Amino acid sequence: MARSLAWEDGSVVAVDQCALPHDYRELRLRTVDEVIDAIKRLAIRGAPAIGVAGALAVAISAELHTVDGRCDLDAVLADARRIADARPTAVNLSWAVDRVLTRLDGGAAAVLAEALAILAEDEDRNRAAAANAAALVLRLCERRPLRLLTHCNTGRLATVAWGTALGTIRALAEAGHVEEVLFGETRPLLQGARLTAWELAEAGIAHRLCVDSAGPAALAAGMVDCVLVGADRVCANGDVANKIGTYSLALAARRASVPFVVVAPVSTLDPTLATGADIEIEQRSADEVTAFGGVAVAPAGTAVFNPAFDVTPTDLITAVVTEQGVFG
Ligand SMILES: CSC[C@@H](O)[C@@H](O)C(=O)COP(=O)(O)O
Repeated sequence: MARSLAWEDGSVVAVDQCALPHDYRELRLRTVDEVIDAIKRLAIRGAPAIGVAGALAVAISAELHTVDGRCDLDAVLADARRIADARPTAVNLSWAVDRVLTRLDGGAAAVLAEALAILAEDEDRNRAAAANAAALVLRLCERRPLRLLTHCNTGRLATVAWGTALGTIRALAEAGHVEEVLFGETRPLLQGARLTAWELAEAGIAHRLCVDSAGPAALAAGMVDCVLVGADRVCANGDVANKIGTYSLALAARRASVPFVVVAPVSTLDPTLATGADIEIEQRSADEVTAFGGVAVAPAGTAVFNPAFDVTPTDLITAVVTEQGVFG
């Protein structure tokens, strides 16, 4: 299927997620700073996608800092730190950077080979996780066809191809099991309205957009058979960081006795953090909330709380599903 990220002629080629849904265009990023900028402004976003882009950026750095066959390791390590820090919550970014750094002794070519391996693995891992999750959903839910609720964008745009939670929805839809997908707009940056709506239309899957606060209401009204979301980090105890708004859906799903399933590749698991309390939650700028499409929607100077993610405690999660199986 179409790929959202690629490596061509020494450049990271990525679908520009800031331009959708109005414009489908690709970015060509040739420098470390261009990749960092694309990750920070969410032109490349979604945990697996920023991991792949970060790994390729380290390869760009290793090539740049190699002169007469000798690689300046300190310079590459400094770039790698800046890349890993571009967004702190999704562990896939630091995981991918650390993975390619293990090949630094082999020189720039070895670093690039490792980054390309991460790129190449992504679709198969997503498809395997999605197949595991789809089988679980069919076991958990009796009603056919299914009415599914998702949040943010976890599809091909958030990965290299296929997607995680949205990949599960693709798998279920291909098998003829999906009646409708409901999804929240995902304020403030509208990954649901802009990206998930675009992907579901592209895939020909029936869908309806709602404001974020309508998701819990839909669950309470019996409109949803299963909630499927992705993850940015899964802690050792099973707590999950994901896009802000995930926690309220999990609470509402529990109240309505609806399964709440998290789908993510193994690279999203972080056994080094005991619980969600240890996760660094990215705080983003106030103007994402005080303005909408460049038009102010709050009085100038209004103080803002704008966390990009929240933490859903493990006891609200029916299962975390990866390419290696079902946990929970
Ligand atoms: C397969 S993507 C999983 C998560 O990264 C996704 O649910 C999410 O929270 C994305 O947040 P974003 O801030 O858009 O990068």
